[in-house]
Amino acid sequence: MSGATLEAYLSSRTANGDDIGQEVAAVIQRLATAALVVRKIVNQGALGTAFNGTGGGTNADGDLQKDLDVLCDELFLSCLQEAPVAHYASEELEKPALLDPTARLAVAVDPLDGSSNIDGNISIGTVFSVVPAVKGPDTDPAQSFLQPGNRQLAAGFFIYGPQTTLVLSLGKGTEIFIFSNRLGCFVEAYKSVSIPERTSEFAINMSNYRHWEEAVRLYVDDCLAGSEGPRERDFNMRWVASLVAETYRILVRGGIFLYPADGRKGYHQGRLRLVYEANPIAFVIENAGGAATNSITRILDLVPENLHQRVPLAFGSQREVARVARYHVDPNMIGERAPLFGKRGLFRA
Ligand SMILES: O=P(O)(O)OC[C@H]1O[C@](O)(COP(=O)(O)O)[C@@H](O)[C@@H]1O
Ligand SMILES: [Mg+2]
Ligand SMILES: [Mg+2]
Repeated sequence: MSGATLEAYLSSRTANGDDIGQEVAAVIQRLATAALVVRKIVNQGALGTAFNGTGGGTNADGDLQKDLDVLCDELFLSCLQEAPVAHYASEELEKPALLDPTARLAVAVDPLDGSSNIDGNISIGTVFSVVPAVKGPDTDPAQSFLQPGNRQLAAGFFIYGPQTTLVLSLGKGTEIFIFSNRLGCFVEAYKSVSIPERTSEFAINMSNYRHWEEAVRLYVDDCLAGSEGPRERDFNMRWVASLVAETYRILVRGGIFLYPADGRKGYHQGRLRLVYEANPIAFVIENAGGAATNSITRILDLVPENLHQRVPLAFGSQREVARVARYHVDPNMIGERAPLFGKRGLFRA
């Protein structure tokens, strides 16, 4: 690896003396410090036995927490206590924590993403979103996190996988840093990642097929029909069940990810959280030339109604995300599916 270190990259991006930029840079450095502690824990082994015991409780969403989730939450919170952060919100906390009341930033974190993969030795990660803190004498810290995602100043995620990786966007472009054992720090590996506009790879949990609405089923049916169907080309499928790993793959080789709403109890707005997952992922994806929607509307324009709100999520290569929206809004995509669809230009991407 020969790219800039994370530190050098951050100082080059704040070289114009932009104060808030320097504060954001300080936050990213603290997040990186916490991530390296998580990396150590993850690398020490036997996570299933050590962290998957009976100590886990239930988080604000009612998910069963594993101990590593809670430990990561505590770690990120304590690292951010030494950063210019006023409010800290976490998937694992019911309410945001108040840190430095004089600071201008707020940070939302999914401390451990992909937690069902912990004991499977499959990539897991931490997702983060940095926003301007909303403050006032009687303002609830939660207000900081109820801003639309288009107000994010920075967002990204760490992956604890074969490589420890940081994917980061400060707004213009998305960069990928990999932890270098030799240098003992994150080093830039991919500059300004660009997601291919067109793709033939989709990611969705197919076991939920019967619970999806028709638009999603038809979209997937058409991918599965491959070269004999309306898409006239074969598609490949991936499902890691780890949002961070899935996003990374899409950043480096394109694709589309879907976690739609479905008919199961608790899944009527999908599974993923707007504040902790969809917003930061959408920020990173858009800044790499991709798109992210709730199937129809741009994620970054949604105004969160509550901290732990879930949202259907579709993101990745632009043309494919736009196509998913057409299945939801254009009756031609659903109503006029003739047996000869393969001959019709209408359905071609
Ligand atoms: O097990 P499912 O329903 O396929 O869901 C997998 C999805 O859930 C998540 O694990 C949710 O995140 P958490 O692990 O932070 O709860 C995503 O990483 C992943 O995309
Ligand atoms: Mg998650
Ligand atoms: Mg989580």
